[in-house]
Amino acid sequence: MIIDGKGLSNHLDSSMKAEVKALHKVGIEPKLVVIIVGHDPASQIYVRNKHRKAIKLGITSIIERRPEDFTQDELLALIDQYNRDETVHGILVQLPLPKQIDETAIIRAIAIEKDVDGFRPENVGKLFNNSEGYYPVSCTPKGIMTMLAHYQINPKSQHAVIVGDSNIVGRPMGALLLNAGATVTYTHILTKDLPSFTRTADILIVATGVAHLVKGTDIKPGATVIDVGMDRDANGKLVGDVDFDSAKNVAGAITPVPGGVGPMTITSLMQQTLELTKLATRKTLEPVK
Ligand SMILES: NC(=O)C1=CN([C@@H]2O[C@H](COP(=O)(O)OP(=O)(O)OC[C@H]3O[C@@H](n4cnc5c(N)ncnc54)[C@H](OP(=O)(O)O)[C@@H]3O)[C@@H](O)[C@H]2O)C=CC1
Ligand SMILES: Nc1nc(=O)c2c([nH]1)NC[C@@H]1CN(c3ccc(C(=O)N[C@@H](CCC(=O)O)C(=O)O)cc3)C=[N+]21
Ligand SMILES: [Mg+2]
Repeated sequence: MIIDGKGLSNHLDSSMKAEVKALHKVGIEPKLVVIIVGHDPASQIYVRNKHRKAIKLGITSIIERRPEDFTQDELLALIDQYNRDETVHGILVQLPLPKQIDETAIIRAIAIEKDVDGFRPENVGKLFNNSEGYYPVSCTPKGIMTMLAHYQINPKSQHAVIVGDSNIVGRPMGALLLNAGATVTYTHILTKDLPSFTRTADILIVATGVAHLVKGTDIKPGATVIDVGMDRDANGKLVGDVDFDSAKNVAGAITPVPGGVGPMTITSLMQQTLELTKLATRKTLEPVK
């Protein structure tokens, strides 16, 4: 089975559209600001596609593009401007950032109520504590959970193996799966004999940025394979971290690239923009007594 992330993402648009419409009716305009410094290729795809989706849903999206040599102080000033802007509900700074900028300092500069990526340590901490209540969570892992739920792939008591340990994908993905009752194995660059781990996965998540790292022979027959990678092959074609052609015959369910995880990341971003908008405007939304 091919998991159709793009189709699911489009399917989820109608309820979000209705929600945006209802907010507009009471004078609330959900607004997201995306800041992109430099020219990371995966970020370029993301910025283009999420702007399109925002327009489709009626969410106001502002894109701030800055050159590769933009300084940390300039970026902090730009974030501060939007932290103070009450018409803005979400701020997303594209990662990775150029080397002169300290990512940790930038993430911490985003106002907590506008942390639409869920990257601030307070939100990451809540995720790892499996805290109750609403808090934003990294969009890619969140979108993957939505996709698994929709396809009735329940992680409970399953062995989930995560390949890649980034703060954006691998680590929060493991936490979400653990919170959902999976047995989670994290693997990373220092892991010895990676295939010996991937072959034991009921649910395999691959997020490394290494084109075609995982082949069909590295997968347990029937497993669910989630490919996060946005890589280029030798011909410049967009491919994933999984060799789709050999993997699709072994996996029980698999996400394609493109058309799998990417669109669901964008859906999560739009959902979280709406959640943060509602939290920020709660008083306006309460019925007058
Ligand atoms: N579709 C989507 O929505 C999204 C796609 N992406 C794409 O997913 C990929 C991963 O992104 P991201 O997690 O942000 O990337 P990062 O580069 O931040 O993290 C990748 C991680 O994988 C590790 N790694 C690299 N090679 C191996 C290996 N051979 N075995 C095990 N671990 C390895 C890296 O280790 P080390 O740090 O030592 O290099 C690193 O920790 C990229 O292609 C990116 O473009 C990312 C986010 C969203
Ligand atoms: N702060 C931050 N948060 C992120 O979540 C983040 C980031 N920085 N930096 C870059 C990565 C990458 N990323 C993608 C999301 C969607 C697609 C996407 O739309 N993919 C389509 C591509 C289709 C096409 O080719 O247009 C698909 O897979 O079908 C791609 C990449 C989010 N990331
Ligand atoms: Mg790294």
